[in-house]
Amino acid sequence: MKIEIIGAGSLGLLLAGKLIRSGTGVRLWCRSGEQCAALAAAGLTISHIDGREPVFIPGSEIEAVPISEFPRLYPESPGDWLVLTVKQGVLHGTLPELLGPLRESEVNVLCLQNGWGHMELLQKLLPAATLYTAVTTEGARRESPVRVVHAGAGQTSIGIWGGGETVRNQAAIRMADTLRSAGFSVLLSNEVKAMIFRKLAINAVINPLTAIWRIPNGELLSTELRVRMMKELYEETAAVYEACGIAYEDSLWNDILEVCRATSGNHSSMLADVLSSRETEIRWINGSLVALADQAGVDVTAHQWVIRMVEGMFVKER
Ligand SMILES: NC(=O)C1=CN([C@@H]2O[C@H](COP(=O)(O)OP(=O)(O)OC[C@H]3O[C@@H](n4cnc5c(N)ncnc54)[C@H](OP(=O)(O)O)[C@@H]3O)[C@@H](O)[C@H]2O)C=CC1
Ligand SMILES: CC(C)(CO)C(=O)C(=O)O
Repeated sequence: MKIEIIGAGSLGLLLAGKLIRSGTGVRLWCRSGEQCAALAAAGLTISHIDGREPVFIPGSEIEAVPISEFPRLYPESPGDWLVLTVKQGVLHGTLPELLGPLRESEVNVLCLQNGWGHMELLQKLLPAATLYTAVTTEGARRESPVRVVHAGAGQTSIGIWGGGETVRNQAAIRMADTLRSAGFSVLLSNEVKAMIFRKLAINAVINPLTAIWRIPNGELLSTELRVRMMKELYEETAAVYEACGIAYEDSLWNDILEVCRATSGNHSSMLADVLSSRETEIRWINGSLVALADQAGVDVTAHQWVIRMVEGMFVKER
Protein backbone atom coordinates (compact mmCIF):
# COMPACT_ATOMS: atom_id res chain seq x y z
CA MET A 1 0.00 0.00 0.00
CA LYS A 2 1.27 3.48 -0.87
CA ILE A 3 -0.09 6.40 1.14
CA GLU A 4 0.14 10.04 0.09
CA ILE A 5 0.08 12.31 3.14
CA ILE A 6 -0.64 16.00 2.45
CA GLY A 7 0.52 18.22 5.32
CA ALA A 8 3.74 17.54 7.23
CA GLY A 9 2.68 19.12 10.51
CA SER A 10 1.94 17.50 13.86
CA LEU A 11 -0.42 14.76 12.72
CA GLY A 12 1.13 14.32 9.27
CA LEU A 13 4.63 13.74 10.66
CA LEU A 14 3.34 11.37 13.35
CA LEU A 15 1.43 9.28 10.80
CA ALA A 16 4.22 9.37 8.23
CA GLY A 17 6.92 8.36 10.71
CA LYS A 18 4.99 5.49 12.25
CA LEU A 19 3.78 4.20 8.88
CA ILE A 20 7.28 4.30 7.37
CA ARG A 21 8.66 2.52 10.42
CA SER A 22 6.06 -0.27 9.96
CA GLY A 23 7.10 -0.76 6.33
CA THR A 24 4.25 1.10 4.57
CA GLY A 25 5.10 3.17 1.50
CA VAL A 26 4.57 6.87 2.24
CA ARG A 27 5.02 10.00 0.15
CA LEU A 28 4.85 13.12 2.30
CA TRP A 29 3.75 16.36 0.66
CA CYS A 30 5.18 19.36 2.53
CA ARG A 31 4.20 22.99 2.09
CA SER A 32 7.83 24.04 1.71
CA GLY A 33 10.91 22.72 -0.09
CA GLU A 34 12.90 23.73 3.02
CA GLN A 35 11.07 21.15 5.14
CA CYS A 36 11.72 18.45 2.49
CA ALA A 37 15.43 19.31 2.54
CA ALA A 38 15.50 19.32 6.35
CA LEU A 39 13.84 15.89 6.50
CA ALA A 40 16.31 14.50 3.93
CA ALA A 41 19.26 15.89 5.93
CA ALA A 42 18.18 15.22 9.53
CA GLY A 43 15.55 12.47 9.22
CA LEU A 44 12.42 12.48 11.36
CA THR A 45 12.28 11.96 15.12
CA ILE A 46 9.13 11.04 16.99
CA SER A 47 9.37 11.33 20.77
CA HIS A 48 6.81 10.15 23.31
CA ILE A 49 5.79 11.85 26.52
CA ASP A 50 5.12 8.51 28.23
CA GLY A 51 8.83 7.70 28.25
CA ARG A 52 8.83 5.26 25.32
CA GLU A 53 11.99 5.28 23.21
CA PRO A 54 11.96 7.88 20.41
CA VAL A 55 11.47 6.60 16.86
CA PHE A 56 14.03 7.80 14.33
CA ILE A 57 13.53 7.53 10.56
CA PRO A 58 16.67 8.35 8.54
CA GLY A 59 16.29 10.89 5.75
CA SER A 60 17.14 8.26 3.14
CA GLU A 61 13.86 6.44 4.04
CA ILE A 62 11.64 9.51 3.74
CA GLU A 63 10.08 10.52 0.43
CA ALA A 64 9.21 14.16 1.11
CA VAL A 65 8.12 16.34 -1.81
CA PRO A 66 6.99 19.99 -1.99
CA ILE A 67 3.26 20.29 -2.62
CA SER A 68 3.95 22.59 -5.59
CA GLU A 69 5.10 19.41 -7.42
CA PHE A 70 1.81 17.61 -6.71
CA PRO A 71 0.02 18.39 -10.01
CA ARG A 72 3.06 17.13 -11.98
CA LEU A 73 4.22 14.14 -9.90
CA TYR A 74 1.04 12.69 -8.44
CA PRO A 75 -0.68 11.68 -11.72
CA GLU A 76 2.52 9.87 -12.85
CA SER A 77 2.40 7.44 -9.92
CA PRO A 78 -0.69 7.92 -7.75
CA GLY A 79 -0.76 6.18 -4.36
CA ASP A 80 -3.63 4.05 -3.06
CA TRP A 81 -4.76 6.64 -0.52
CA LEU A 82 -4.62 10.40 -0.02
CA VAL A 83 -4.47 11.31 3.66
CA LEU A 84 -5.21 14.97 4.37
CA THR A 85 -3.52 16.37 7.48
CA VAL A 86 -3.69 20.08 6.71
CA LYS A 87 -5.77 22.48 8.79
CA GLN A 88 -9.31 23.43 7.77
CA GLY A 89 -8.15 26.86 6.59
CA VAL A 90 -5.80 25.27 4.04
CA LEU A 91 -8.45 22.83 2.86
CA HIS A 92 -10.79 25.72 2.21
CA GLY A 93 -8.02 27.98 0.88
CA THR A 94 -5.21 26.67 -1.28
CA LEU A 95 -5.99 22.95 -1.53
CA PRO A 96 -9.01 23.11 -3.87
CA GLU A 97 -6.84 24.36 -6.72
CA LEU A 98 -4.19 21.69 -6.09
CA LEU A 99 -6.73 18.87 -5.98
CA GLY A 100 -8.54 20.19 -9.08
CA PRO A 101 -6.83 17.72 -11.47
CA LEU A 102 -8.20 14.80 -9.38
CA ARG A 103 -11.83 15.66 -10.17
CA GLU A 104 -12.42 12.45 -12.15
CA SER A 105 -10.20 10.30 -9.92
CA GLU A 106 -11.68 7.41 -7.90
CA VAL A 107 -9.06 7.84 -5.21
CA ASN A 108 -9.67 7.00 -1.54
CA VAL A 109 -9.28 10.08 0.66
CA LEU A 110 -8.95 10.03 4.44
CA CYS A 111 -9.60 13.36 6.21
CA LEU A 112 -8.43 13.95 9.77
CA GLN A 113 -9.62 17.51 10.37
CA ASN A 114 -11.43 18.64 13.49
CA GLY A 115 -14.58 20.67 12.86
CA TRP A 116 -17.31 20.62 10.27
CA GLY A 117 -17.57 21.82 6.67
CA HIS A 118 -14.56 20.23 4.99
CA MET A 119 -16.26 16.99 3.94
CA GLU A 120 -18.99 18.78 1.97
CA LEU A 121 -16.32 20.87 0.28
CA LEU A 122 -14.30 17.78 -0.68
CA GLN A 123 -17.41 16.00 -1.95
CA LYS A 124 -17.94 18.85 -4.42
CA LEU A 125 -14.25 18.98 -5.39
CA LEU A 126 -13.75 15.23 -5.77
CA PRO A 127 -17.11 13.75 -6.80
CA ALA A 128 -15.61 10.45 -8.03
CA ALA A 129 -13.51 9.86 -4.90
CA THR A 130 -14.51 7.80 -1.88
CA LEU A 131 -14.19 10.08 1.12
CA TYR A 132 -13.54 8.76 4.60
CA THR A 133 -13.73 10.80 7.78
CA ALA A 134 -11.31 10.05 10.57
CA VAL A 135 -12.02 11.35 14.04
CA THR A 136 -8.95 10.97 16.18
CA THR A 137 -8.02 11.52 19.80
CA GLU A 138 -4.32 11.02 19.07
CA GLY A 139 -2.31 13.95 20.34
CA ALA A 140 0.61 15.20 18.25
CA ARG A 141 2.72 18.35 18.51
CA ARG A 142 5.33 19.35 15.95
CA GLU A 143 8.41 20.78 17.63
CA SER A 144 10.36 21.55 14.46
CA PRO A 145 10.13 20.59 10.78
CA VAL A 146 11.89 17.30 11.64
CA ARG A 147 10.65 16.55 15.19
CA VAL A 148 7.21 15.64 16.48
CA VAL A 149 6.04 14.70 19.95
CA HIS A 150 3.41 11.99 20.33
CA ALA A 151 1.67 13.74 23.21
CA GLY A 152 -0.98 11.11 23.83
CA ALA A 153 -2.00 7.83 22.29
CA GLY A 154 -5.69 7.92 21.42
CA GLN A 155 -8.17 6.23 19.17
CA THR A 156 -9.05 6.87 15.55
CA SER A 157 -12.53 6.11 14.21
CA ILE A 158 -12.96 5.92 10.45
CA GLY A 159 -16.25 6.11 8.55
CA ILE A 160 -17.30 6.49 4.91
CA TRP A 161 -18.61 9.98 4.30
CA GLY A 162 -22.08 9.94 2.77
CA GLY A 163 -23.08 6.65 4.33
CA GLY A 164 -22.26 3.07 3.59
CA GLU A 165 -21.12 0.01 5.45
CA THR A 166 -17.66 1.09 6.53
CA VAL A 167 -17.19 -2.04 8.61
CA ARG A 168 -17.44 -4.20 5.45
CA ASN A 169 -15.61 -1.82 3.11
CA GLN A 170 -12.44 -3.54 1.88
CA ALA A 171 -10.43 -0.34 1.38
CA ALA A 172 -11.34 0.86 4.88
CA ILE A 173 -10.46 -2.51 6.37
CA ARG A 174 -7.04 -2.43 4.68
CA MET A 175 -6.40 1.12 5.81
CA ALA A 176 -7.39 0.29 9.38
CA ASP A 177 -5.08 -2.76 9.36
CA THR A 178 -2.22 -0.66 7.98
CA LEU A 179 -2.67 1.98 10.68
CA ARG A 180 -2.92 -0.70 13.36
CA SER A 181 0.32 -2.28 12.20
CA ALA A 182 1.89 1.17 12.59
CA GLY A 183 0.78 1.17 16.24
CA PHE A 184 -2.48 3.15 16.08
CA SER A 185 -5.72 2.06 17.67
CA VAL A 186 -8.38 2.17 14.92
CA LEU A 187 -12.12 1.47 14.78
CA LEU A 188 -14.36 1.39 11.72
CA SER A 189 -17.75 3.01 12.24
CA ASN A 190 -20.97 3.20 10.23
CA GLU A 191 -22.02 6.20 12.34
CA VAL A 192 -19.83 8.79 10.72
CA LYS A 193 -21.96 11.86 11.45
CA ALA A 194 -22.48 10.89 15.09
CA MET A 195 -18.72 10.63 15.59
CA ILE A 196 -18.06 13.99 13.89
CA PHE A 197 -20.73 15.79 15.95
CA ARG A 198 -19.50 14.23 19.20
CA LYS A 199 -15.96 15.50 18.53
CA LEU A 200 -17.33 18.85 17.34
CA ALA A 201 -19.09 19.35 20.70
CA ILE A 202 -15.90 18.44 22.59
CA ASN A 203 -13.81 20.88 20.56
CA ALA A 204 -16.44 23.64 20.64
CA VAL A 205 -16.49 23.60 24.46
CA ILE A 206 -12.83 22.99 25.30
CA ASN A 207 -10.84 24.70 22.56
CA PRO A 208 -12.02 28.33 22.65
CA LEU A 209 -11.99 28.60 26.45
CA THR A 210 -8.50 27.13 26.76
CA ALA A 211 -7.34 29.49 24.00
CA ILE A 212 -8.89 32.58 25.62
CA TRP A 213 -7.67 31.77 29.14
CA ARG A 214 -4.38 30.25 27.90
CA ILE A 215 -4.65 27.22 30.12
CA PRO A 216 -4.12 23.49 29.60
CA ASN A 217 -7.30 21.43 29.17
CA GLY A 218 -7.35 20.14 32.76
CA GLU A 219 -7.43 23.65 34.26
CA LEU A 220 -10.88 24.22 32.81
CA LEU A 221 -12.14 22.13 35.71
CA SER A 222 -10.32 24.09 38.38
CA THR A 223 -12.94 26.76 39.12
CA GLU A 224 -16.73 26.84 39.18
CA LEU A 225 -16.82 29.83 36.86
CA ARG A 226 -14.84 28.00 34.18
CA VAL A 227 -17.08 24.94 34.40
CA ARG A 228 -20.14 27.23 34.19
CA MET A 229 -18.82 28.76 30.95
CA MET A 230 -18.19 25.27 29.57
CA LYS A 231 -21.73 24.28 30.50
CA GLU A 232 -23.17 27.33 28.71
CA LEU A 233 -21.34 26.39 25.52
CA TYR A 234 -22.41 22.77 25.96
CA GLU A 235 -26.08 23.64 26.52
CA GLU A 236 -26.18 25.82 23.41
CA THR A 237 -24.53 22.99 21.44
CA ALA A 238 -27.10 20.50 22.72
CA ALA A 239 -29.94 22.91 21.82
CA VAL A 240 -28.57 23.18 18.26
CA TYR A 241 -28.32 19.40 17.96
CA GLU A 242 -31.91 18.98 19.25
CA ALA A 243 -33.23 21.60 16.83
CA CYS A 244 -31.37 20.10 13.87
CA GLY A 245 -32.25 16.48 14.68
CA ILE A 246 -28.61 15.59 15.36
CA ALA A 247 -28.43 12.61 17.69
CA TYR A 248 -26.06 12.74 20.67
CA GLU A 249 -25.48 10.58 23.71
CA ASP A 250 -26.85 11.55 27.14
CA SER A 251 -23.29 11.14 28.40
CA LEU A 252 -21.91 13.92 26.16
CA TRP A 253 -21.44 16.51 28.95
CA ASN A 254 -19.65 13.98 31.15
CA ASP A 255 -17.58 12.86 28.14
CA ILE A 256 -16.38 16.45 27.71
CA LEU A 257 -15.36 16.65 31.37
CA GLU A 258 -13.60 13.30 30.96
CA VAL A 259 -11.62 14.57 27.93
CA CYS A 260 -10.42 17.51 30.10
CA ARG A 261 -9.21 15.04 32.73
CA ALA A 262 -7.67 12.59 30.25
CA THR A 263 -5.78 15.38 28.42
CA SER A 264 -5.29 17.56 31.50
CA GLY A 265 -1.72 18.61 30.74
CA ASN A 266 -2.30 19.22 27.00
CA HIS A 267 -2.64 22.52 25.24
CA SER A 268 -5.68 22.32 22.97
CA SER A 269 -4.94 22.74 19.29
CA MET A 270 -6.62 26.17 19.40
CA LEU A 271 -4.42 27.35 22.26
CA ALA A 272 -1.37 26.05 20.39
CA ASP A 273 -2.45 28.04 17.31
CA VAL A 274 -3.05 31.21 19.33
CA LEU A 275 0.33 30.92 21.08
CA SER A 276 2.03 30.55 17.67
CA SER A 277 -0.02 33.39 16.11
CA ARG A 278 -1.50 30.96 13.57
CA GLU A 279 -5.03 31.10 12.25
CA THR A 280 -7.28 28.92 14.44
CA GLU A 281 -9.99 26.51 13.26
CA ILE A 282 -12.72 28.30 15.27
CA ARG A 283 -14.66 29.16 12.13
CA TRP A 284 -15.13 25.44 11.43
CA ILE A 285 -15.74 24.47 15.05
CA ASN A 286 -17.87 27.08 16.90
CA GLY A 287 -18.58 28.84 13.60
CA SER A 288 -20.21 25.75 12.12
CA LEU A 289 -22.47 25.48 15.20
CA VAL A 290 -23.49 29.12 14.77
CA ALA A 291 -24.33 28.43 11.11
CA LEU A 292 -26.51 25.46 12.11
CA ALA A 293 -28.12 27.57 14.87
CA ASP A 294 -28.95 30.34 12.38
CA GLN A 295 -30.77 27.84 10.15
CA ALA A 296 -32.68 26.40 13.11
CA GLY A 297 -33.38 29.70 14.90
CA VAL A 298 -31.49 28.77 18.08
CA ASP A 299 -29.78 31.35 20.31
CA VAL A 300 -26.02 30.69 20.56
CA THR A 301 -24.78 33.89 22.18
CA ALA A 302 -21.94 32.16 24.06
CA HIS A 303 -20.55 30.60 20.87
CA GLN A 304 -20.76 33.97 19.09
CA TRP A 305 -18.84 35.61 21.93
CA VAL A 306 -16.02 33.07 22.01
CA ILE A 307 -15.64 33.34 18.23
CA ARG A 308 -15.22 37.11 18.51
CA MET A 309 -12.79 36.74 21.41
CA VAL A 310 -10.58 34.23 19.59
CA GLU A 311 -10.71 35.92 16.18
CA GLY A 312 -10.06 39.33 17.73
CA MET A 313 -7.05 37.99 19.60
CA PHE A 314 -5.63 36.45 16.45
CA VAL A 315 -5.87 39.67 14.45
CA LYS A 316 -4.34 41.68 17.31
CA GLU A 317 -1.37 39.35 17.61
CA ARG A 318 -0.34 39.38 13.94
N1 LIG B 1 -2.38 17.58 16.19
C1 LIG B 1 -3.30 16.80 16.72
O1 LIG B 1 -3.03 16.15 17.76
C2 LIG B 1 -4.66 16.65 16.12
C3 LIG B 1 -5.02 17.34 14.98
N2 LIG B 1 -6.28 17.17 14.44
C4 LIG B 1 -6.67 17.87 13.22
O2 LIG B 1 -5.78 17.54 12.18
C5 LIG B 1 -5.60 18.65 11.29
C6 LIG B 1 -4.11 18.94 11.19
O3 LIG B 1 -3.67 19.34 12.47
P1 LIG B 1 -2.15 19.48 12.87
O4 LIG B 1 -1.36 18.38 12.28
O5 LIG B 1 -2.12 19.68 14.33
O6 LIG B 1 -1.81 20.85 12.15
P2 LIG B 1 -0.35 21.49 11.84
O7 LIG B 1 -0.56 22.95 11.71
O8 LIG B 1 0.64 20.99 12.81
O9 LIG B 1 0.00 20.86 10.42
C7 LIG B 1 -0.57 21.29 9.23
C8 LIG B 1 0.50 21.16 8.17
O10 LIG B 1 -0.07 21.52 6.92
C9 LIG B 1 0.97 22.16 6.20
N3 LIG B 1 0.43 22.92 5.08
C10 LIG B 1 -0.07 24.18 5.07
N4 LIG B 1 -0.45 24.51 3.83
C11 LIG B 1 -0.19 23.44 3.05
C12 LIG B 1 -0.35 23.16 1.67
N5 LIG B 1 -0.88 24.06 0.83
N6 LIG B 1 0.04 21.97 1.20
C13 LIG B 1 0.60 21.04 2.02
N7 LIG B 1 0.78 21.25 3.33
C14 LIG B 1 0.38 22.42 3.84
C15 LIG B 1 1.66 23.03 7.22
O11 LIG B 1 2.92 23.40 6.74
P3 LIG B 1 3.76 24.63 7.40
O12 LIG B 1 3.94 24.27 8.84
O13 LIG B 1 5.01 24.62 6.62
O14 LIG B 1 2.92 25.82 7.21
C16 LIG B 1 1.71 22.06 8.39
O15 LIG B 1 2.88 21.29 8.30
C17 LIG B 1 -6.39 19.82 11.90
O16 LIG B 1 -7.62 19.95 11.27
C18 LIG B 1 -6.60 19.39 13.37
O17 LIG B 1 -7.80 19.91 13.89
C19 LIG B 1 -7.19 16.31 14.97
C20 LIG B 1 -6.89 15.63 16.13
C21 LIG B 1 -5.61 15.72 16.79
C1 LIG C 1 -9.71 16.78 22.35
C2 LIG C 1 -8.85 18.03 22.28
C3 LIG C 1 -9.55 19.17 22.98
C4 LIG C 1 -7.59 17.65 23.00
O1 LIG C 1 -6.74 18.73 23.23
C5 LIG C 1 -8.61 18.37 20.83
O2 LIG C 1 -9.07 17.67 19.95
C6 LIG C 1 -7.90 19.59 20.40
O3 LIG C 1 -7.10 20.13 21.15
O4 LIG C 1 -8.18 20.03 19.27
